[in-house]
Amino acid sequence: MANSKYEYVKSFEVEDEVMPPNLIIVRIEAFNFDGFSDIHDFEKPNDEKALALMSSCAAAVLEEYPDIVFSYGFNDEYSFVFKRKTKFYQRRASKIMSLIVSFFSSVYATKWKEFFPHKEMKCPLSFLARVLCCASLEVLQAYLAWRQNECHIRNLHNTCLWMLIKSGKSAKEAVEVLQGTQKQEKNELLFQQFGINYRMLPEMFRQGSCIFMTQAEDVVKYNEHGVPVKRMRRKPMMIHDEHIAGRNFWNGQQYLLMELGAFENDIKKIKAEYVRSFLFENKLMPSTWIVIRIDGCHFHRFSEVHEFEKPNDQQALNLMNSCAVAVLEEFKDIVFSYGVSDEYSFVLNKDSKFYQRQASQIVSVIVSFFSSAYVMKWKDFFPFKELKYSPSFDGRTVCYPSTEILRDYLAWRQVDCHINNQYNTCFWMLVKSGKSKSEAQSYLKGTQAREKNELLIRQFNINYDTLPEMFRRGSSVFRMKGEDSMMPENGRLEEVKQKVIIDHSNIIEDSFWKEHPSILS
Ligand SMILES: Nc1nc2c(ncn2[C@@H]2O[C@H](COP(=O)(O)OP(=O)(O)OP(=O)(O)O)[C@@H](O)[C@H]2O)c(=O)[nH]1
Ligand SMILES: [Mg+2]
Ligand SMILES: [Mg+2]
Repeated sequence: MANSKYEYVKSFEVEDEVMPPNLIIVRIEAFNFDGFSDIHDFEKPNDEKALALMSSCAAAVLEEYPDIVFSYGFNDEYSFVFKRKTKFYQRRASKIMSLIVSFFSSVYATKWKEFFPHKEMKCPLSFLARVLCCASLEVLQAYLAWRQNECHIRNLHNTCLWMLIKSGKSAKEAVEVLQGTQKQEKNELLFQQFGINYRMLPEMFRQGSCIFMTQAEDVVKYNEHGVPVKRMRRKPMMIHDEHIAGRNFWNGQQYLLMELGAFENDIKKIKAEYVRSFLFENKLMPSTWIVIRIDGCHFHRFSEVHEFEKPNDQQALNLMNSCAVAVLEEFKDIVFSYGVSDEYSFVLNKDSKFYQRQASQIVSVIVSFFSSAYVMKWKDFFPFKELKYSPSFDGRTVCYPSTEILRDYLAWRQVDCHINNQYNTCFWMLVKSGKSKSEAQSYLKGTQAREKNELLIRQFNINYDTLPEMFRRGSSVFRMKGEDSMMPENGRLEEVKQKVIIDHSNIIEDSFWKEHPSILS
């Protein structure tokens, strides 16, 4: 379709391919899980149902993305390891990471009622995610050893902490008791004070869970004689093992040997420089506007399956807008957002210190919050339509060095909205009037905006300019300062009352920005 003069803003997008032979891991970890587990009365220190839900989501990720061959998780985190030769989305880090964290969050919200049928999910759960590159199998081995060690340390600590709290100590007292204690002392405390042999606690708590795909025989149907017809099918399998980074465990799994390779030695000590590399995070350039753009994955199919109205489904767009409102209410650093079709762009202030400007944290927390909200709000917008599968969104960050370029970015998106909507309106009117899709396509080929408008008027008596603003211009979501927001009370500046609103103005022209000078100030 036609280009616009704003399209140059695409050149600010940076490449982030993970070069071979690096192995790719994506680790996700719930954001503010303590708060979430308090709100939902999870059992402490381990809630079996919550853990089972996490594992079930991880298994869904493995089924959805065949390039992931192994995953390991405990508590509120999961790591996903890709096969050595993966070409998944050209190995683009942000794309891969955002899709996985989005899908995981969306599945979490979808499956919630399966695991907690009598408990409502009260708020979206978002996850922080990052991509880790392992230059060799040895580094991957160190990574797994590191995470499993972390699982052990945290679980031992939490088990002690919660036994102390349950026995009457305050949280502060319990922390003091445990301060500086070593593993051995914690084991003894559990045994002597509470009669608990730590080694007898469930493996899932102590060792975490591994999930990987295996070939299993499945009954697909029964033939006319009632004999089962079986097929081999990939199936996720969960196992627990004390040393997932040990040769014994790893080299015993044919599938892992084939896709990743064998571990040569057992690890005695995890190298500090490896751990440092696992913790490293890229930061975005200071004093630049940050845009996080998310886009529905395969929404062409998603909208077909859910029978969205063509070319615009009012409710589907309202749902997107409602999720954007929730995002702005949750993350105060976002000053503006603009959405059209299956995408949304969120703008962070130039001087924002949101997640220390760490790109993957910023993208993941926003895209996963959005995905979770999308699933949770679905029934509010489609009370009579079942959500047939969990949707996912990809996300990326782009930095723009000036307000002018940021505005060109937003203009680019709105011009895109206009061009697509005008084309789609004509296309679907032609199809609805009896033309085949390819006839409609060739009919519109090379036509200019004016010709399309004339076509709509002449053939269908539609004045394009009277179609709903939301379809023609997309939606902006931002905070509107309240009337009395500037009144200092008792000499102190009270928290400014701000309402998040949805608007369908022209954001290309200056007038919108003059009317709302505070947004980009
Ligand atoms: N019927 C209908 N379809 C919509 C609506 N909004 C978005 N879509 C569909 O979603 C697609 C979004 O375009 P893209 O994001 O470029 O395509 P995609 O299928 O999501 O593919 P990727 O983004 O590359 O994964 C459109 O082409 C439509 O098919 C809607 O309101 N109604
Ligand atoms: Mg899309
Ligand atoms: Mg799109």
